[in-house]
Amino acid sequence: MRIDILTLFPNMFSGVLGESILKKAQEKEKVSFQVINFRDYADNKHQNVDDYPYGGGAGMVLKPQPIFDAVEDLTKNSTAKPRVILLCPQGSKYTQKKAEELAKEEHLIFICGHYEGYDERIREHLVTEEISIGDFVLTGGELGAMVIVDSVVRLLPGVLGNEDSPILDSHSSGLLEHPHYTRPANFRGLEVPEVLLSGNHQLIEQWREKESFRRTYLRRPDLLEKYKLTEQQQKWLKEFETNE
Ligand SMILES: C[S@@+](CC[C@H](N)C(=O)[O-])C[C@H]1O[C@@H](n2cnc3c(N)ncnc32)[C@H](O)[C@@H]1O
Repeated sequence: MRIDILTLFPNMFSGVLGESILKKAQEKEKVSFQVINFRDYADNKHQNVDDYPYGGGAGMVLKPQPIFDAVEDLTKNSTAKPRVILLCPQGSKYTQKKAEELAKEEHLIFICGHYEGYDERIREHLVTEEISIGDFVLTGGELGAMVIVDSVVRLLPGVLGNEDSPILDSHSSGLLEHPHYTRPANFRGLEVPEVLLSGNHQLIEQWREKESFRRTYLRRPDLLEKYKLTEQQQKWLKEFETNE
């Protein structure tokens, strides 16, 4: 996968892209990153990328020219039609489903905004979609792009080791993941559930499925509204409604 990030603050990315899974994914040639300062594309003498809003009002607005030119330049030599994503608190809310969808693409371009926002023509005529990472406002789109890039790249085949499979992660199946325990079996008198020490893989699997369902019921009942319950889960639901 090829990922291009357009930003006014490229240095923000060096830590995130140079560590952990994102670093390993590049070493394994599963992904390549380019972080580009779109100020370099500004066609005016002072390399201004923003200007006052027409009609007056607070804040500066990102001009269309540098961003259009940067995206067109990156698209020119692309083997696949890139998906151009605008980071924006007004966009559709980011989810694991969207991460899975983006992980199938060959080329992603992220545009990180700053200041008051973008000239509307960027939204209307340049981008494929606008994504928000939540109902709050950040100073710029960089942290949002990092969140999306991290969650997408870890889904690319061969990026995570087998022991770290993303399939069981929270939100992948529609439920939250079950609780985990590790050694020691007794920590300050706090014991690990006995079934996990039993060596009986079938019982352990059943316990995990039930605890994953219980956790979702208790913490995120909204997720169950869209979830198609199995017969077993319907029984658990009745049990939880009576006991929890
Ligand atoms: C200060 S914000 C601008 C907010 C804008 N005035 C508004 O009310 O919609 C500057 C930039 O930060 C980024 N940003 C802020 N909040 C975000 C969010 N929740 N998700 C994704 N990007 C965000 C966007 O790139 C945005 O253009």
